[in-house]
Amino acid sequence: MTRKCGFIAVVGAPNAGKSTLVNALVGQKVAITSAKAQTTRTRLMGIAIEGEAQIVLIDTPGIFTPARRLDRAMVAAAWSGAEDADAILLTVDAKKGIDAKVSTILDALKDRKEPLLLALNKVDISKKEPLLVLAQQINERAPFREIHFISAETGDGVPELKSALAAMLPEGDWHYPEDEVSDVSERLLSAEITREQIYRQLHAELPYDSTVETEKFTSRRDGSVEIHQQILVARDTQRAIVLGKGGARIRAIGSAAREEIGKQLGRKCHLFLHVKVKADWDEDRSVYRDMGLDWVD
Ligand SMILES: Nc1nc2c(ncn2[C@@H]2O[C@H](COP(=O)(O)OP(=O)(O)OP(=O)(O)O)[C@@H](O)[C@H]2O)c(=O)[nH]1
Repeated sequence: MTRKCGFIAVVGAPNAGKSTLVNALVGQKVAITSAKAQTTRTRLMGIAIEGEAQIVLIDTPGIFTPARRLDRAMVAAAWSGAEDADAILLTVDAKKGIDAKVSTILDALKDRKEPLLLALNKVDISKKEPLLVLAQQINERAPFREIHFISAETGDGVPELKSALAAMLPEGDWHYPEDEVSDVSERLLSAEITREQIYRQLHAELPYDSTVETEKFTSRRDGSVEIHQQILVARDTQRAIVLGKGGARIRAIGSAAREEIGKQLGRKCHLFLHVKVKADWDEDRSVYRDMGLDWVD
């Protein structure tokens, strides 16, 4: 059988259940469900396999209700994350229906060229009849190719959605080797967790000017994992901020990230962090690969 591979951009209002759905599609916990910094970077959420198809699920962050012109421009920039996607999957909390946030997203979706899929989520806590009305109302706002009624929490409707996503992908080689799928996810997830800690602990001082690169990711015989990550910053002053007084900040970042990575991977984690100044890190191909991004010439 011919192999297929492609990208699905997962969009939706906060709390719609995007991360829960990605975890259900992938079949393991890969997406970070906690609050995340608003950044226009495309983020790999997870890789799902359906028969011969490899479904790469990507996050399209930065979708919020834009009031000012500047905010609207930011939202437009965030949408560029979906530019290379083979399809866009909108997740809507069926219990909430079309609120202001969903309405904004629908306006942004209606003229897009990619095929649209709708997942009406949380059917386990929604009444049946209003669901059909809601599906119809949403479809009047943007042309959805398919509508799926699902519960990301119970798994209801998820297998059907998964095969619908697979059917939309183009033929082609897999982007990630089969046996490395979970490793790739774990590598990326671990780097994301550290990046999240950097944002969380240094938010005001280090806005989006850093990235985390994985240098080494190996399993030890005792089942634990050893991870070496490099935090790349653009300037010396930023390096000093990440390190903190006497290295206090980097230790705090490391210990919080280590705990979270251990919890997410379900095994003990040995985490080693290095901070490196690299003025042009955003021009480096390997950094992009490490963030799960495609290099764009
Ligand atoms: N009852 C029910 N709850 C769900 C379902 N899917 C997600 N939830 C809950 O809804 C909440 C939000 O889910 P998330 O997956 O974190 O939502 P998200 O869209 O990724 O949220 P952000 O990260 O804020 O964008 C969590 O408390 C989930 O447990 C579902 O199908 N049924």
